[in-house]
Amino acid sequence: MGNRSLTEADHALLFEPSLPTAEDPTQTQHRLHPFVDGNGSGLKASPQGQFGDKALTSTHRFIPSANEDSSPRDMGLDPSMRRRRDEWADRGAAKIIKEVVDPTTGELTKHVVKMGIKDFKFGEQLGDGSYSSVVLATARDSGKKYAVKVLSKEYLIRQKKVKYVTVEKLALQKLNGTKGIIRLFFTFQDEASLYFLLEYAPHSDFLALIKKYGSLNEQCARYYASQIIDAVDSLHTIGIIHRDIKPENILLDKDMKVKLTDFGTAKILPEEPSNDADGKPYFDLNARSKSFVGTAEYVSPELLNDSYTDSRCDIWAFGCILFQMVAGKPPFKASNEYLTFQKVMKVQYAFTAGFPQIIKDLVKKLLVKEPNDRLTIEQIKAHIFFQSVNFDNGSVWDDDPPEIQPYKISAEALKPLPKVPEPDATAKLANLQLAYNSHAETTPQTSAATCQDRSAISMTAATAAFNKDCTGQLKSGYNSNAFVRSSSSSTDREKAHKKTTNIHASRSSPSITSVSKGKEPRSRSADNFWSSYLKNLDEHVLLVKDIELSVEATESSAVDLETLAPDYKSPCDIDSPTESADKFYKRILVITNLGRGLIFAKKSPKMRKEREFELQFELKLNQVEKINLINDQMLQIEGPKTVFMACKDRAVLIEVWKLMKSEICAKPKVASSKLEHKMFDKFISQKVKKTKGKNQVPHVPESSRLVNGLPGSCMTKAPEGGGSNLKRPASLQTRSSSNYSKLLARSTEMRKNMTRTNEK
Ligand SMILES: Nc1ncnc2c1ncn2[C@@H]1O[C@H](COP(=O)(O)OP(=O)(O)OP(=O)(O)O)[C@@H](O)[C@H]1O
Repeated sequence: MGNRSLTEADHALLFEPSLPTAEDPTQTQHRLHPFVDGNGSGLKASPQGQFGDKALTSTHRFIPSANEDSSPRDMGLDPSMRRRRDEWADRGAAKIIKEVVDPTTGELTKHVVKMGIKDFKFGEQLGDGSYSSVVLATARDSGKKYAVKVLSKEYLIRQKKVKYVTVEKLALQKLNGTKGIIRLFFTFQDEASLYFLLEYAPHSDFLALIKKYGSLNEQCARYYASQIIDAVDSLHTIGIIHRDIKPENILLDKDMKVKLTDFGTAKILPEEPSNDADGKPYFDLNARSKSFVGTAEYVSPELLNDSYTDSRCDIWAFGCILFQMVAGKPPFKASNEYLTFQKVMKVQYAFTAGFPQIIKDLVKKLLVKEPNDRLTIEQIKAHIFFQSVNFDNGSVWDDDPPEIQPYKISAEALKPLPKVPEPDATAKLANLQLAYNSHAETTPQTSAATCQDRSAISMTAATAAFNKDCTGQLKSGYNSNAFVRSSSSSTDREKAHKKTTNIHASRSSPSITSVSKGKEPRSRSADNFWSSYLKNLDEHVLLVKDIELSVEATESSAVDLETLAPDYKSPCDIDSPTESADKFYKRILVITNLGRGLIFAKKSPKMRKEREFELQFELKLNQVEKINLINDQMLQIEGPKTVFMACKDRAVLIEVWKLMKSEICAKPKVASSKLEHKMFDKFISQKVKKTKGKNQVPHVPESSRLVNGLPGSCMTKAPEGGGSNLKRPASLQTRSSSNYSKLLARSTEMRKNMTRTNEK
């Protein structure tokens, strides 16, 4: 253990045993009081933070063994060592003032008692940190359970971490008794180690909770987020910045309530002269600190960009955790710390599909690069997400936790936030809605074109609505005038009508390709047609296809999703399925001329509980009754049952929306988009013929992406002669093309059935 190398001077650098600063609620008969407060100042901490610093192994520390008892230990010790141990038992013990009430007289008497390692039975290891181990300890006298953080003196000195221990102790002493902060009862030491006797949090930490459930629903997120932010508020009020808030450092106590821990890298602010009349302590929470501390995924951009932090780093971390509660993963995560830092510096993160609007709005206002623009704690507490929470009457801490449930997408969660738009726009929206409703009421049996027109109006409105963010600001790059125009003038309505009728016409005739740019390709071969089609159209849905990919048992769904839908981000990062994908998913493929495939899956009874929310989609075009554009990532499709369809790309979503709308409008006729389907199938079958024997299956070519101005698209030219350099998706590469032909035949059969149903 190397503890012999410690000199008296070393011991002196480390803190003296001390007593707590607040009452132990678990002690009914006697209370523990502060006695001595040692301070280990004098050593400088390493300027480097604790990134990747998990180097301390248990060999560096003395971890008391389970049920350690003094007698067996004595047996192997030589007399000098035994003497030294006994010396330390006395010297290193905490001095506790015990208040004992005499049961007969009722008189309160105080006794000073010493408590140290011999007073506890040590049990299982609860956790391991960068410079400590935490073990369960049971008080021999009362049987009460504690968590004891054990730190090796030698390691602390060698690694220049003494300052962290001192800070942790000071911070916990200052915070003792504060709601939401783990309690430090007292500290003691022996020759080799320092011990923090902490309140035991039996329900592990918040990371474990999120992992267990995959995510948390809004109610749980609200409950825990309100406790976390309230605890952070308390810290800041006391002049302490945590600087390493992360799910692992949020413990859950016996009542499943939040307890912040690990104050080793905290900043204790000096008290500034107060200007307040009531003389309340004042702390400059915006005072900059240069220490590089924290954890990669939760570190704030100002520390990486400008090498400073202040109290607003805790707000940033809170934003990351709030995101994680719903998404199940932190917003900034990459394969290594360097890449994670890159993402943080650029504030590059994406909401998972179906992320509830209300939390999204809050997260957006927290994960803001410029700390001055981040919400303050006061503003966070006033955010609409916490509307039902009373931060003033203690209910945040008194209320029992809700039943823990993972987040599930719901129409309610996806509704745009109530906003206060300019009065003008509100009136216009109301007018538009009115026009739409009355139109719907007076024309129950509408022609396809009229219906399409109606769709166009509604879609324009919806588009305009989601072009606005929750604060009523228009998102840059999108023009809301379309909305204003369509609702304000009849001439414009006519224009809109014409435009959509054109689109509709385009779907029902081979001149479909001329719609977007007015060019009309006259290619004879399907390939040429395809090529021109791709060249001349903006992103367009070509096929919505029900596919059943017999994924090999070993293949993970992540591979599938990535290969088949390279641009589609899975709503919840299906990166570690425990069972093979085909057990869970049935797929619907939406192919666009950008080569995107969107895979949606149906919940299967075998699906693990925590994954349920990801997948709730089954689409049969001919069954679709109604389709609503909920926001820029989500469609609500009503048919035999209501399903949601998520897609990150607005343009694709709108195209799917249009396609479905046209299907609905075309009922009971044969859907106009059948032509496209046929063309697509013809194209595919030709490719299958060509590639037969080469084990190649055609796929909508990546190289054919040519959309103009669509976000995230690339500007590569379509290959001459269509998809001559088509690549087979990796996930299909192990399957023969005859399998693919079977799929094709299935899909054709399916379409025939669909047509038959439509014709009935
Ligand atoms: N009071 C407690 N009750 C139960 N478990 C605890 C308690 N304190 C700590 N733990 C467990 O021990 C782990 C390590 O504790 P802690 O984070 O305080 O150590 P550390 O050395 O400061 O770690 P870090 O590497 O985060 O700095 C925690 O993640 C938790 O699982």
